[in-house]
Amino acid sequence: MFSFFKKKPPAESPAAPAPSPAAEPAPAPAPAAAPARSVFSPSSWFGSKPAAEEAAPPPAAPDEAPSVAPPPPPPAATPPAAPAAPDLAPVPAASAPAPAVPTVPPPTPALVTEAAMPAERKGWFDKLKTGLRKTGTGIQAVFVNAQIDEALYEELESALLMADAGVKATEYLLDDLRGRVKRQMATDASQVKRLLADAITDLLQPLEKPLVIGQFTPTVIMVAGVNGAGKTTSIGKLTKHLASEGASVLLAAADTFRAAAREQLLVWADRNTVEIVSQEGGDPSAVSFDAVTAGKARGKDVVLVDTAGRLPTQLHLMDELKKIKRVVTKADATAPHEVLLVIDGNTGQNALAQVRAFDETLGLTGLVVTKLDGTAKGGVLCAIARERPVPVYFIGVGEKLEDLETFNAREFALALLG
Ligand SMILES: Nc1nc2c(ncn2[C@@H]2O[C@H](COP(=O)(O)OP(=O)(O)OP(=O)(O)O)[C@@H](O)[C@H]2O)c(=O)[nH]1
Repeated sequence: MFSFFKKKPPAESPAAPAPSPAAEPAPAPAPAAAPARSVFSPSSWFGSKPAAEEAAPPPAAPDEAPSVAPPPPPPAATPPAAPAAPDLAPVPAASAPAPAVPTVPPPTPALVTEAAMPAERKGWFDKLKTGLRKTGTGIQAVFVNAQIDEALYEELESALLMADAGVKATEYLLDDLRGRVKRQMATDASQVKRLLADAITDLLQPLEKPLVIGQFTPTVIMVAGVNGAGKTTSIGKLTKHLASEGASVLLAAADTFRAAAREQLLVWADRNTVEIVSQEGGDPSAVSFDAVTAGKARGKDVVLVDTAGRLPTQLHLMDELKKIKRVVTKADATAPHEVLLVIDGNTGQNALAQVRAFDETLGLTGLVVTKLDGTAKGGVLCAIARERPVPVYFIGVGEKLEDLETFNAREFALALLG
């Protein structure tokens, strides 16, 4: 099993849960400098967490009694056996810029083929290929029994537009492809198809970024999106992965409008025996504040804040999101550390509009793209890469737990082209 997250140890490893904010100079969320480490690292990001920290009893929690019993004693504190994976080398205590934790290079861009893919990604890759079939079919068809001529480029243009890659990304990809075909002196369509996979890989590469956990205690992750995009489900899946890797998670049910959303989150909390702060009909900002305060007091690794679905055109609700973010910062001056937007891949170009709008309102640090299964519009990732390149942390191709995975540009391009 490979790791879902990247663990970056805090500069100091306090024995008791201590709020690190003051010591951390990093002012804004999304430290762009976060070392991008390969998603292929098989080590558990939680492997190097000091056991003492886990043992500390949760101090008196502020007001909001969690609706779920506190988690059982953590599973025999971190198998120390996992010899602190090389990419988890402790960051020097000083605030000097982390001397690039040796980054495991991403799977050598452009040249990794399906055959050379790491074994632990194979299962996921097959699922991704199936999920992207509808998006990819039209593009793949262009290369069947084709000559390399103007007609091929025209058909490819239509196919990319149909896949919702958008005009800008489509033009960019076609130009790039023409150049590659010329340079490589490609003579048959299958070669051109491979070159297109390379072009798409390069276009999507900047979106690849691992979610880093452990730099702050807790890492506060705020999750937003339109109604039904898959926020609560994705939070549930992330919670499960985090909890199974030994991280302590606290959920904040800041969707106080929809009782069903709160209940859904309660189920996820219950299943994973993590704590949750929720309040029926309460103020979402207050719930978020309480959750972050409790997360700090109890030394949680992660606080995940689920917010109510809203359209970017509902300005008062967008203002409410801004308020939640402000109030979270009051509870922890360094938070939120991540502001994620969950978008439904089915919505194609509309998803791009959502990225723009939410980014302007909140300053996004990452995306989760759900429902890429069964959609013909998965090309929207190309549009995002070209027009609003917010990193894509995870993509989803189904409702099951294992249907959400880290995003990898090369995998995506290869899966798209079959
Ligand atoms: N096919 C498919 N369905 C998904 C995926 N992710 C989520 N869903 C489904 O999408 C539906 C909506 O998911 P929710 O998590 O409730 O969405 P939400 O954004 O929290 O919804 P609101 O709280 O109403 O804003 C559920 O039926 C999920 O099972 C995915 O990757 N693929």
